[in-house]
Amino acid sequence: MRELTSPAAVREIINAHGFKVRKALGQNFLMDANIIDKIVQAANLSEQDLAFEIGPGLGVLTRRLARSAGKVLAVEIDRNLLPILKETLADSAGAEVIHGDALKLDFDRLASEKTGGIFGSRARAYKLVANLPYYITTPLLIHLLTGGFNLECMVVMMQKEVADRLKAPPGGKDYGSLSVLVQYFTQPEVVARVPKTVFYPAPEVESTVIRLTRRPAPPVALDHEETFFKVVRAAFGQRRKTLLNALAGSGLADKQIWTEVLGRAGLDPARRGETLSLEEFAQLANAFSRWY
Ligand SMILES: C[S@@+](CC[C@H](N)C(=O)[O-])C[C@H]1O[C@@H](n2cnc3c(N)ncnc32)[C@H](O)[C@@H]1O
Repeated sequence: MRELTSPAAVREIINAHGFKVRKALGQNFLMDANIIDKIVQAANLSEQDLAFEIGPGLGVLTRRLARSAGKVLAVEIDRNLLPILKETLADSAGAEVIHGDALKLDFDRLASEKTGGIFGSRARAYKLVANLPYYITTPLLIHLLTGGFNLECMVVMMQKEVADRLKAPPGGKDYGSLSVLVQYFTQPEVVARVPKTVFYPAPEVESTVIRLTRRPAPPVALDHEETFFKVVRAAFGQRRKTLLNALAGSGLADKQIWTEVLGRAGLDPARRGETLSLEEFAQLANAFSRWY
């Protein structure tokens, strides 16, 4: 099989199958062998690893993953890509395509089913490597992080602006509830910046490859994880307001209660939500769950 790392090879396979690229499914196919190598190297794969891929597309990354991991499970939503993948992955033993929606997938269950229970919940952890469909990046990250899946790391390409939010420190415009969620569960690191020109068709935005390594233990002690995320969302709900007014406007509790809770947490009610560190959000959430 010819590698799919040139515009000519990509066009040839698309035309041979009469395939129509669907923008609405975030279909921008990667053509750069160096970027693909960087993505795969960042995942540090071995024969012992199971790797999930979301959106194999034409199979360019899948083929490379199958050479490094023991098994690759590639989840693709577009039925029209299945005949192409059958052809491009014909010589990639260990790669299996699953037709489905990654947003609805129970990754632990599938990992266990496909490996006879070697991987999955309370078994071995697996990895996820993908050039993501950008239109689902945020809901997908929320699904992957809060789903309790036994994922040890993710190496994912996404829109640059979203990657900037994932690793943003407190205080800036990029810091939001997604930053807190990601930094609570993982340690994010930038692997590569990727220009528009290495995709077919070229997307409208620049991209970043980011590695999210799951933390061995939570970075802050929480009484109740769900309350923490509710409080974080409430604090960022109305960014131009003070912390007190944003919390009071969230519907979780009234202003009097939040005044008391902020006092107990030792936080100035006039601050803005986006200035709070992970530790301060933990203090706030713990004070709230103890008082209310
Ligand atoms: C940015 S392309 C990446 C394709 C390929 N991995 C590459 O790097 O060239 C995103 C892929 O995700 C697929 N996709 C979109 N939504 C999906 C979903 N909800 N679940 C699984 N795959 C999806 C698209 O059909 C497309 O193949």
